[in-house]
Amino acid sequence: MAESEHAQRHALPAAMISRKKISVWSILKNCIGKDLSKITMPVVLNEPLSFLQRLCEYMEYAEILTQAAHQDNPADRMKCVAAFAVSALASNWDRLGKPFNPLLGETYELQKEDYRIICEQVSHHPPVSAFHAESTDFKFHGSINPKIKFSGKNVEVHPNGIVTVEFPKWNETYTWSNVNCCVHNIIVGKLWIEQHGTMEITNHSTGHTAKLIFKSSTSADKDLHRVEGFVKDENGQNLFFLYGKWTKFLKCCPYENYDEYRKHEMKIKDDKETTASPNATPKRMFSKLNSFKLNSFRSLSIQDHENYPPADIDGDFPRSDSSFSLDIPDSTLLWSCNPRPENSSEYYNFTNFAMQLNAMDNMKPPDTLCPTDARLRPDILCLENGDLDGASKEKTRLEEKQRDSRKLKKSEDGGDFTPRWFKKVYSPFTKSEVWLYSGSYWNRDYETTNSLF
Ligand SMILES: CC(C)CCC[C@@H](C)[C@H]1CC[C@H]2[C@@H]3CC=C4C[C@@H](O)CC[C@]4(C)[C@H]3CC[C@]12C
Repeated sequence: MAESEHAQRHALPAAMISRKKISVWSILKNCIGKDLSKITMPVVLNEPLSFLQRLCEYMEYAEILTQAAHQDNPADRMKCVAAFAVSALASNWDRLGKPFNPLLGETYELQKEDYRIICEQVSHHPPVSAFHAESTDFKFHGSINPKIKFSGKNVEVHPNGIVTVEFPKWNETYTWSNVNCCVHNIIVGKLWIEQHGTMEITNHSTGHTAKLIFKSSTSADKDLHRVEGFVKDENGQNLFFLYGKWTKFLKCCPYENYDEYRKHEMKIKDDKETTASPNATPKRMFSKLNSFKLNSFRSLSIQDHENYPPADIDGDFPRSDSSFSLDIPDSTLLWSCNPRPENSSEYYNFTNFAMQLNAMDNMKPPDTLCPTDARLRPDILCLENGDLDGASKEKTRLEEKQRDSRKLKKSEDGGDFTPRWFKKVYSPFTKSEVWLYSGSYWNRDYETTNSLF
């Protein structure tokens, strides 16, 4: 489709403006316990993307879904779906800018060689963004209502909502919810981002599941960014062990290999500790207890030694995440993360994929681009061009315009906003209301769509 005809962007028009002089704490200290979507933050804390564009970043490794659709058995398909679900979060690593809140009715589209996606802001209070991606092999859709709470030291993000993958060829539907995200060190120290919690993917047609745990690293450095879990069949029998880091890779091995490896590792650890036990300190005993929990274990791979000892702790910032790795025999690599562009740190830590999201190529409203598309938001464009004052003026203007037009609509027909491209329906799979694409966006009939900007 469109992408290949256009040159890739290797940089944004202007480098980001340093936040060094700004204390995030001074802005947020009055906001403890509040919903951050209701707080006006200075645009210097933003990144030049709308949250709708940010959602499209779930698609960076869409080829894994195509791969999944081409697997002949449901366990292999589940492995790939799990890898896709983890890969979808990789771009969040080190991304500490706040995306712009989408305006009600704002849209964003993206057409790549092998799929296309359309997003719409379908509700303002609470903020809900719906998306629908499709290709010849899969559909991927859902809606996200991010709840962003500031709890003192951290910002906790709950990306409420369910996402769905469908493979028409297999008549299969998979659903899951994304894990929570935590931004650490709001008061002092270096900001850093963590995804933590449990993700349970269900194949509603066959009963296969994948349960993945995104570990919290606040207690153990070696768990930084680590993800582990199992693919199970319809009877709950473990089939595969999945392991890796959401920032780097996901690997997979048969359950039996994991089990054997685990027993072997346990024995080594045990022997070591028994030798040490005559004068065991309470700390050692604790670690022995811990080793029985087998939450995670170190392997003695080459990389380990190269990167050992790990970098020093920088305030409350966990150590380098390359110092511990897992490498179980006969594992296959399901996904590995693309490297960030070299200049990424000057550009909001964007991935190469994110760098393309504001590109206009030859799109022109209303014939070849919907007038509500986020690429046309002047505040985002100002920020992208390094014009902070312009960005903040435009942002205020747009928010006021949105308030006024909502009031006007209420007084004219008492009505609420109806999304143009999505509708709310009941889902038998999740037994809840979901936003489904109502079609026709790609007909490009935008004559009756007014600009929001
Ligand atoms: C300036 C400061 C401290 C606030 C910055 C908050 C930023 C980092 C927050 C605000 C909104 C958050 C996003 C909200 C929802 C999702 C969807 C989820 O599936 C992946 C994480 C992701 C994409 C979050 C990443 C972190 C995020 C971008």
